[in-house]
Amino acid sequence: MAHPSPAAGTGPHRVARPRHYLMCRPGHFDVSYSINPWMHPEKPTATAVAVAQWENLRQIFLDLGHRVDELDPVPGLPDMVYTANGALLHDGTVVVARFRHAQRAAESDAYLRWFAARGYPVVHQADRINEGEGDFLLVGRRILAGFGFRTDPLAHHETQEILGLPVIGLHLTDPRYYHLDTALAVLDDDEIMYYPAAFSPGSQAVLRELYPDAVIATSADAEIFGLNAVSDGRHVVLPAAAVDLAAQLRKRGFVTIGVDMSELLKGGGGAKCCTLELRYSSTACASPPAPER
Ligand SMILES: NC(=[NH2+])NCCC[C@H](N)C(=O)O
Repeated sequence: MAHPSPAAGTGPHRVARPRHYLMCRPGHFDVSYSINPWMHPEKPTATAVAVAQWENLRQIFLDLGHRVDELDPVPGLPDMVYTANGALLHDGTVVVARFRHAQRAAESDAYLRWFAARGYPVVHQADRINEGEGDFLLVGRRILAGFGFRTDPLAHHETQEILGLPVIGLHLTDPRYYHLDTALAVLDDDEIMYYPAAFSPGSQAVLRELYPDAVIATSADAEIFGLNAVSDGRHVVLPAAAVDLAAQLRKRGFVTIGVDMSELLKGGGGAKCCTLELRYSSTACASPPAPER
């Protein structure tokens, strides 16, 4: 599938940092149960379309010079494509998710095995319900953490203890935005974009306090998962239809790359949900994780 050419903006020059992502081909993609308001098992899904959209996303990351490793899909675990939910990493320390719903519970061990087999030095399996980068987003040296639908607020404390970074809890209140990464995206080490109405009044005030210059999404862009975006510090991959967000980003110097993730949206996920960032430093990992192929 062809992907649209990147659209550059005006604004300051942004610098990309090479990234390393973990993705899982949606070879067994289906919507056979419903655990979020986007999932309608009675509606048809097309696995081949999901695979084509996913391959386009993967190719964009490769063309940008990023590394993509793959986790093998497991039959019977159709939500495995959403690798963002599998873990949270910082400096090579891995906190493997513990899923809220029984339908996804078995994914946790698949992630645990993947990380253990590749020599990541410290791998924890969370005690509390913790849906990885679905609800934990690293912004510079601070972690923003969602709660209200999936991740247990006690997992915020657990993660703070393990990673030694401050965790800021944010209360999600609209069931359509059940994971933090559906309502907020990290653009750079100190910049975010988000949809205020997805958060409680207190959490909205916290976000205004911490990020007074954040990009604010319209409800129209939020509803098409415009905030489920992946930034490398310069390029922002987001739904092609999120035109207002893209225009705001270009004004700030970002290069926007529009994608169609409509088939994967039937499971309640977009580009960011399909992308887990593997963060390690040369000092923390004696030998960097072995390349896949
Ligand atoms: N990072 C994300 N928001 N992932 C989307 C997960 C979608 C999946 N069907 C679930 O409800 O768990």
